[in-house]
Amino acid sequence: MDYQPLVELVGVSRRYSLGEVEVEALKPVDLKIYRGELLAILGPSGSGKSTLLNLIGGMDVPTGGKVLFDGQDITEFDEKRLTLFRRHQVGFVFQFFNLIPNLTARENVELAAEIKGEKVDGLALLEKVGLRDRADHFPSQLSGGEQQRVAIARALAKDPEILLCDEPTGALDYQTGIQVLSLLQDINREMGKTVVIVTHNVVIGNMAHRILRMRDGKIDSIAVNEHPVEACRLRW
Ligand SMILES: Nc1ncnc2c1ncn2[C@@H]1O[C@H](COP(=O)(O)OP(=O)(O)OP(=O)(O)O)[C@@H](O)[C@H]1O
Repeated sequence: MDYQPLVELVGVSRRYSLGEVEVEALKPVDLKIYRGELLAILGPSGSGKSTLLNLIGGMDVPTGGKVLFDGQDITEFDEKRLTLFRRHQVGFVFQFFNLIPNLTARENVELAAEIKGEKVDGLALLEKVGLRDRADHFPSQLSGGEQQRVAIARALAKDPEILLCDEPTGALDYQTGIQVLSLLQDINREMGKTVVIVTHNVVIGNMAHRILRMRDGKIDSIAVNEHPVEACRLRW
């Protein structure tokens, strides 16, 4: 990992208005995410983890502050440019996979690249996640862990600079969760992708280079983990 920031948040905040009520989901935060790092974002429910992740990936727009991605201020982008940014530069992995049910695993992967206007070898990507032999299966014919691996292959199809994962193991059992985390660790190490994992599970922090803890819409602490462990050694 080098210490060049890929993403930099400067005084970023997010407030939601629900009629009369204002919710301060994120109080002003400063954060740098470095190229090639694996960052874990931990914190209790409602502490602002997903809000932070969505702002990093251009899925949401802050009410204050700037988000610099590769030096460009994405908060200045209009809707069209922001869509292109998300399409080209960010890979998302969600808790419930969000695969298209009537497309096969291979089609789900290849569609992601087509939206970007490119062609990819879906089989090669499925091979990378250990699922080449399930390429012609539909999501309903795959286990949760397999669906999540297809979702990760789909995120990689865009060749993004960063992979943003919101509770990627939240819907999986322990063994399957570990497999998915190992895959994310390999992608970080072998492909050099910057990976951010939002989770409730504090144990997952042990595989990260840095551990960020959220509390009440603020960054409570950021700790460097000098000795990230192999995901396959995590126990909970
Ligand atoms: N679209 C929205 N409209 C109104 N309030 C919102 C919205 N999104 C989030 N919030 C509020 O902002 C706060 C932070 O939510 P957020 O989803 O970021 O927390 P979280 O740490 O990811 O929680 P969880 O672990 O339960 O997913 C919560 O109080 C939530 O209710």
